[in-house]
Amino acid sequence: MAKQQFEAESKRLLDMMINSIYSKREVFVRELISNASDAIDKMYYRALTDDSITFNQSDYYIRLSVDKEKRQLTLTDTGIGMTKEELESNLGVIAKSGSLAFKKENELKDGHDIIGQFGVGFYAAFMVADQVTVKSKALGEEQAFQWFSEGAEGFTIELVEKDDVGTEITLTIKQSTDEDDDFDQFLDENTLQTIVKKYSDFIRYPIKMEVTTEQPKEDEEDEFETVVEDKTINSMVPIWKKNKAELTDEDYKNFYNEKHYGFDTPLQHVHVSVDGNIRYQAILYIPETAPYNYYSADYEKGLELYSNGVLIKNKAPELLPDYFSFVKGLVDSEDLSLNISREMLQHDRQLKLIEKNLVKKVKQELVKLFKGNRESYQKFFEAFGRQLKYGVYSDFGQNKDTLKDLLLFYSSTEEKLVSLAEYIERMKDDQAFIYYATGETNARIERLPQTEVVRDKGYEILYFTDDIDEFAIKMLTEYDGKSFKSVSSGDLGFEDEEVDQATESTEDDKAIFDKMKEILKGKVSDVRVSKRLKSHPVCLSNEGDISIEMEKVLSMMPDNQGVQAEKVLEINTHHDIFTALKAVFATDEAKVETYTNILYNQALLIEGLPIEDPVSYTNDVWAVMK
Ligand SMILES: Nc1ncnc2c1ncn2[C@@H]1O[C@H](COP(=O)(O)OP(=O)(O)OP(=O)(O)O)[C@@H](O)[C@H]1O
Repeated sequence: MAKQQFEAESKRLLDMMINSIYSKREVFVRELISNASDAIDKMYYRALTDDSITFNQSDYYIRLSVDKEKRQLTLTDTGIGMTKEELESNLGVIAKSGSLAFKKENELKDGHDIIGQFGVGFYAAFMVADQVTVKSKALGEEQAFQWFSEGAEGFTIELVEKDDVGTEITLTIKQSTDEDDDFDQFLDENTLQTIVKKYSDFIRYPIKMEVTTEQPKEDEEDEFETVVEDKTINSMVPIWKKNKAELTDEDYKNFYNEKHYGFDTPLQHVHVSVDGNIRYQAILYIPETAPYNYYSADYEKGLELYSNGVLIKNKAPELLPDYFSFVKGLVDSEDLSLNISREMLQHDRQLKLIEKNLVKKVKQELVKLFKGNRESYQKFFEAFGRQLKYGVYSDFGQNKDTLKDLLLFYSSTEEKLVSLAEYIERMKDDQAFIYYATGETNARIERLPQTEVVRDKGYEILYFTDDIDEFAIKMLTEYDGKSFKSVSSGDLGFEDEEVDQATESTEDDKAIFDKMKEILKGKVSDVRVSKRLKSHPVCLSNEGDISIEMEKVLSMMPDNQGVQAEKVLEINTHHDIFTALKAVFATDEAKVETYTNILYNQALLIEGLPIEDPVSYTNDVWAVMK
């Protein structure tokens, strides 16, 4: 029989599995049971929605059986099965989701990383077995097929006899080499029971196993007999239907991993049980790290949706607004119809109600996390804060009130992320605005000349380093009655007599500014004396609604419409450079143009804006150096 090759990616992963030194090899049981349970879910759903299929609750189960002599562990399920083509494509190709492709070549060396990050499903079997046989008969098919593989060399598929629909996976367990490589444990009933209890207790179908025990003989004291019992080894009650008081953090964490919601440790979970107009239970998780594709169009938000314990949708996006798209988990409602179609789902009033309530719950959890464990909240915010800021900005700001208390920004005085409420609390008595500065990094903002005078007043400045920050704040307009003000805005919003006197322009100064304005026509709307500069000779400020930072962001958009900020070139009249400028203005008017262009270009550079003509700029600099 011809051997078929695995796809290249799959082969590499398989190699890793075979040679795995992953300490938690036992998770292969969880992976196979989870696949079996998914397959039964599909079958169950079909039986409930298709009258031609009769079903019995007792028809659905997963069975583990052990043959110690042959070193075989077999996992049987009564799920929907796989056709020949499905065996070939589902088990011959891995990482359809692209998760593996995402991992760079060099990151693939360590199997632990892959298992830890993505889980590897079916392939985990190769961590403990050197032969894997999958016999399967798909629903509606006459024939059954067998997939067989001894590892990375490839696999074969052939026709076999199998009466019932479903799948049977047989693992020939590796020989134990030493104590550290104890594979025999996976043929031990007690160990298997412990593993199932640990990872798969909440699977809703019975996981059966014949369990051998020594029991006292009836009527005969001190004598024992071997009894083989067919036992269901999981409790079968889905975790969300259990009483919260009975569950530990560990249970919720295991469930998160079992469900593959993520391979991190969730920062927070919430278990909701509502008995109102619409009854439902939900378990929601706030992850610690963003999935690799979170900020891309590939990411699909949504919660699992169950109708009274039956999975009807893997990802129901209508249960989560975009700004909370990082939330993982499930909703189960006995009031939802099983036959709910996609279109209906979108318009379902019941789902809207659930969504509204979940938003409230998630917000409460986040506030609780912020107040109770700032470090964790900060981790959360570093991963998902950008999404919250998008949330403030999008939909014409209609969700800003829900989100404004969840925002954090880096503070110049506290040197850490702070909330807006904290900023307000610290505001000086004479301070009317919430000041912010924009730039690429905190370090660059720190050095911006425009921040000098605000800093000198002792006012705290929030640093905006995300593209979305200023857009979000413009949408928010105010917090607790205080408006936001950029340190680069034309009017800084405070009077300072000393500064005013010191920066009064003389008639001579005005003549220089007029000349400079003429030279920079079309580039700046004004040239004027600066009230904010201390140690720097020049800077740009802006007037109007579009800031310089916003201009930068907008210019990178695909549909860039050339929107420009109204820029003002500010001159520090106490600086030596201005004295030099005055001198050439009096003696060598031609040089004024060179000086002006240099100063303008330097102001652009400080802002992180491109210079229009770098060659003529460098020529200008060389000219004055000569
Ligand atoms: N017992 C089974 N019955 C029916 N189909 C199965 C069974 N086991 C695996 N499959 C099919 O093989 C596919 C691949 O399984 P695998 O465990 O590798 O990945 P997955 O379950 O899709 O992803 P993940 O395990 O990362 O959630 C499954 O999606 C499913 O279609």
